[in-house]
Amino acid sequence: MTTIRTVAIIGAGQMGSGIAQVVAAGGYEVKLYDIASERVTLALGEIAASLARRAARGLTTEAEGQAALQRIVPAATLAEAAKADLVIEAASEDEAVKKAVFAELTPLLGPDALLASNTSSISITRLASATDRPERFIGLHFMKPAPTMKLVELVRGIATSASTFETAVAFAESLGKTTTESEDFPAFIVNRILVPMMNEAVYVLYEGVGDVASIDKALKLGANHPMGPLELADFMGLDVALAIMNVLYDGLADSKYRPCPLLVKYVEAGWLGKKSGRGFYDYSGPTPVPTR
Ligand SMILES: CC(=O)CC(=O)SCCNC(=O)CCNC(=O)[C@H](O)C(C)(C)COP(=O)(O)OP(=O)(O)OC[C@H]1O[C@@H](n2cnc3c(N)ncnc32)[C@H](O)[C@@H]1OP(=O)(O)O
Ligand SMILES: NC(=O)C1=CN([C@@H]2O[C@H](COP(=O)(O)OP(=O)(O)OC[C@H]3O[C@@H](n4cnc5c(N)ncnc54)[C@H](OP(=O)(O)O)[C@@H]3O)[C@@H](O)[C@H]2O)C=CC1
Repeated sequence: MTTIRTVAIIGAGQMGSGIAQVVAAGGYEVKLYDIASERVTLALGEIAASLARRAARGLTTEAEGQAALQRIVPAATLAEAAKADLVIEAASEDEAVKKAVFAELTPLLGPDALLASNTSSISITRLASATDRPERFIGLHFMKPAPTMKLVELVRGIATSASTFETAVAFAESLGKTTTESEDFPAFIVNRILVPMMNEAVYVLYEGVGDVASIDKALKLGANHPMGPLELADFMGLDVALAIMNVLYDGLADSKYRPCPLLVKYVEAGWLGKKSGRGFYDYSGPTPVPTR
């Protein structure tokens, strides 16, 4: 087992910022890096606001929140971020982007550093092959919102060592999370099941079976889902949902994973969901308004 004290997070988007928050709250020193440095500044603001809300809800104290925030340091370069015991990659869901990050990062790492990817769907074995340490590489898949969701899905690549896996389990548990293990197949367990369900909801909309409000109400009240599938797709990011469908479609070569053309069109329009202000809902006002 490797002793972890300092954790670097690469990518300060929706997931990178949430993971940085959870890891800092778990008592680790955190370095946060993004290709766009202003994303790190925004993330620190979001983390501070989230920690304050959690203190107000009695989930933590203000002092604990402040201490967690102090433990997160922006990294200006990848070389700065690389000085860590564990590096968690949470950059965009694009295999070429992730492999380029790992290729640049690998020569900068200490010999014992562990690497993890928060990928939603991409082969851990293939990502590990872009590094010099496939035995010290693992899928560490947090769910959104990372501070709230209980699960971390662990994915071993073909070369991941038992020691790396044990370290990852202990690390996730030290953050108060529960782990589950998935074999390295497209989209693993959670997204293999969840994202095709969301894609089907987009087909139901596309075919005119129901409108946005009816579809979400149906699943919220009819199946006790906390969010309707279209609300959840907006929350996840429609670009992320489409990327996962494409990994399933390409990786499993089965037409049942065909991304709905309406989902493709929304992403092409830049309607990426909550993060871009418009998806299946319009977020420009105080309450989200269905768009169809
Ligand atoms: C894509 C992948 O690779 C894997 C994935 O992550 S798949 C997605 C997995 N996630 C889900 O399925 C989430 C489904 N939704 C839920 O479970 C719940 O609606 C929820 C946990 C998000 C919120 O439940 P809630 O009862 O409102 O919890 P609450 O304690 O009030 O809020 C928890 C956090 O969620 C945030 N939140 C709640 N609803 C939100 C929304 N519609 N949009 C954005 N944030 C929201 C809250 O602001 C809060 O964050 P802070 O701690 O920073 O304040
Ligand atoms: N959204 C979700 O519900 C979940 C997503 N995930 C996974 O987490 C990862 C991140 O997703 P998410 O946070 O939603 O995506 P976001 O688009 O919110 O964040 C990705 C961030 O990575 C940055 N980035 C892109 N290229 C690089 C690079 N070369 N080096 C450093 N940073 C880079 C992006 O910058 P820029 O915008 O400038 O390109 C952006 O700030 C993906 O693998 C996704 O599949 C996992 C669980 C849930």
